[in-house]
Order: sequence, then C-alpha cells, then structure tokens
Amino acid sequence: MNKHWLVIGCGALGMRWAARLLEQGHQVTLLHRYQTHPTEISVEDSSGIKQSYQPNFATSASLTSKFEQVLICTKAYDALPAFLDIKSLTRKSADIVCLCNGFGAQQELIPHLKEHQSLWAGVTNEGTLKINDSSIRLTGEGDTFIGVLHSPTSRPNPLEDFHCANIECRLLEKLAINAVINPLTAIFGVTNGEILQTPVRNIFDAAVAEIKSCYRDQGFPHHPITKELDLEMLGNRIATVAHMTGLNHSSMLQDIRLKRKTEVDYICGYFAKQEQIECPLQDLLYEAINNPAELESYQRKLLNFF
Ligand SMILES: NC(=O)C1=CN([C@@H]2O[C@H](COP(=O)(O)OP(=O)(O)OC[C@H]3O[C@@H](n4cnc5c(N)ncnc54)[C@H](OP(=O)(O)O)[C@@H]3O)[C@@H](O)[C@H]2O)C=CC1
Ligand SMILES: CC(C)(CO)C(=O)C(=O)O
Repeated sequence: MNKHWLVIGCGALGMRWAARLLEQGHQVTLLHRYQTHPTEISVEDSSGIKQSYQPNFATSASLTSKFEQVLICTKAYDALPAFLDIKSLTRKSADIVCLCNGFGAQQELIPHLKEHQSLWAGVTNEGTLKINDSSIRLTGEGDTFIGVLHSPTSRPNPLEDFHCANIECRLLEKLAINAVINPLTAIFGVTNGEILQTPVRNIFDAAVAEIKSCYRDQGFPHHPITKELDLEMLGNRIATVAHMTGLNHSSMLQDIRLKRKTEVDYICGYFAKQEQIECPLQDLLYEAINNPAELESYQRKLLNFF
C-alpha cells in the first residue's frame, strides 16, 4: 500500500531512503535545513550510473499536512530535537522509524511519543556518501534490519521488507562494530582496513575482548539481549566489517577531520556511562575522541599500553 513518508534529514541516508521509498511507489516529503529548496536528488550507483528523484522538499516551518509515517535520518544527537520539531505534525498513531547509529538515541524518543505511536529502529550496513546538498553516491551494499522498539498496539512493520524480530540484538551488534572501528580509525587517522594491521591490531583485539566481556557480564543492562548474540563470532564479525569497508574512512574519522560533532556519546559514551560494568578501554577511547587536539598523545598512550 502506498504511504506518505516524512523523511527527516537531507543527508546521505535521508536522500538514499527518500529515493528508495519513491522507487517503491510511496510519496515522500524530505525535510531539510537548507536556505533554498533543492529541486531533486541525484543518486549515483557503484557503476557510476546516476538517477534523479523528485521528493517534495520541505522545512519544518513549511510543513502543513500530518504524517502517519516518519523516518528519522539524522545523526544520533539530532534525533530527539528533530522529532520534537515536527511532533505536532505526526498523527496520533504514527509509525516513527529511527535509522541513526549508536545505542540510546532511539530509546530517548520513547517518552516523547504520543500515546498510540510506535517506535521502530533500524540498523543499516549500506554505505552512502553525500557529495553535495542534493547528490549522493552509493558506496557499499549491506543488510538493513528494522524492528519494533516500542508499540502500544501490535502493528505491522511499516518497512516490512527489512523486518527483524529482535532489533535490539542487531543494534547491540552494530554498537560493538562502531565502538571498535570508529574510535580507532579516528584516533589513528587510518582507514577501516588499517586497524586490522600492526600496530593498531593489538588495540583492536583488546577492544573486541572488552566488549565481549561487557556483553557477557550479568550486570550489563541488556544482558538478556546480548545472550542472544553469538559472542564467539563477534570479533570475526567486526573484523569482517572492517575488512569489507577497508578503504572507507569511518564516519567518526570524517567528523573529526571536518571538525564536526561526532556520535561518540551514543557509541563509546554508551559503555562509559554504564555504572555496573567497567570498560576502561572504551572510557579511554571516549576521552580521546572528546579531546581531538590531543589525539597524538592518546595514540602514544594506547600503543604503549597494548
Ligand atoms: N551514511 C552512511 O553510509 C550511514 C549512516 N548511518 C547513520 O545514519 C545517520 C545519518 O547519517 P548521514 O546521513 O550519513 O548523516 P548526514 O550528516 O549526512 O545527514 C544528517 C542530516 O540530518 C539533518 N538534520 C539534523 N537535524 C535536522 C532537523 N531537525 N530537521 C531537518 N534536518 C535535520 C542534517 O542537517 P544539517 O546538515 O543542517 O545538520 C543533515 O543533513 C547517522 O547516525 C549515521 O551514523 C548508518 C549507516 C550508514
Ligand atoms: C560500519 C562503519 C564503521 C563503516 O565505516 C560505520 O558505520 C561508520 O563509519 O560509522
């Protein structure tokens, strides 16, 4: 059935999903924060073929209709303010889908939902690069999982092609992937693939071991969920992602280089704020990313330690 989606965020992921939803026959309003409305989105695939899409472009001030389906494609730290900005334009039983990385930003939305609204979370391993305000390049294939986080009534998945029965498990797996790859690439200024080689490899192994032990710890608040993860294979899974995206610069490395805010609060910061468990290496990585001017000294500290 065709739906009218409000996609929040005209960044890499927002443009990719706006194009995908239009291709599936849905109507799409793409919310942006630019001075002037773009007129179309250009999507370049891995063979260099470009295709154009024309969603309705809008700013929150120009929106008038109410939405039953909302897809949040902002960075993790923007998800809640972005939702609150348009909440009055969501229908009382709307499906709100949040695609941002990390763990925590999705759950922060729950107390702010209207009584009958459902919250869905997504994990995607697709790679998309924003070229400019209206163009993206598809840089990597990957799975996408979408599942329910909160629903007062049992509702069908609004993106059923990507349905996942245990989304928290997938979110925690992706959290582990990001908590190892992102800070190491950002601190050492290397590609995803280079963290698998000496000298960073020792720190990679220590970071994987720490997350595995944290996920096994009964004091970890999501212990019942992490029990369902194949922890023996977690290190291989993280190494495979680093290898498959070997030439990429992680989002955290790009953010640090461009002096933009990072998503570290929802990645390493998630471990750092757990009071019941000790994660000294994640604490150190969190501290390093929050002190980008001191990265060389953190590099030395990490290399001397491991
Ligand atoms: N790109 C990728 O390949 C992947 C990304 N992800 C995750 O997806 C999320 C989005 O990533 P990505 O698309 O790359 O990030 P981008 O920074 O490219 O896009 C985020 C967009 O959201 C916009 N935005 C923020 N708040 C609002 C608001 N209130 N109203 C309207 N627009 C808003 C930003 O606008 P402004 O520029 O004005 O701040 C920006 O255009 C992140 O959590 C990322 O980690 C996950 C997997 C892959
Ligand atoms: C999987 C990975 C590490 C790919 O670069 C990513 O999600 C990111 O850069 O944020």
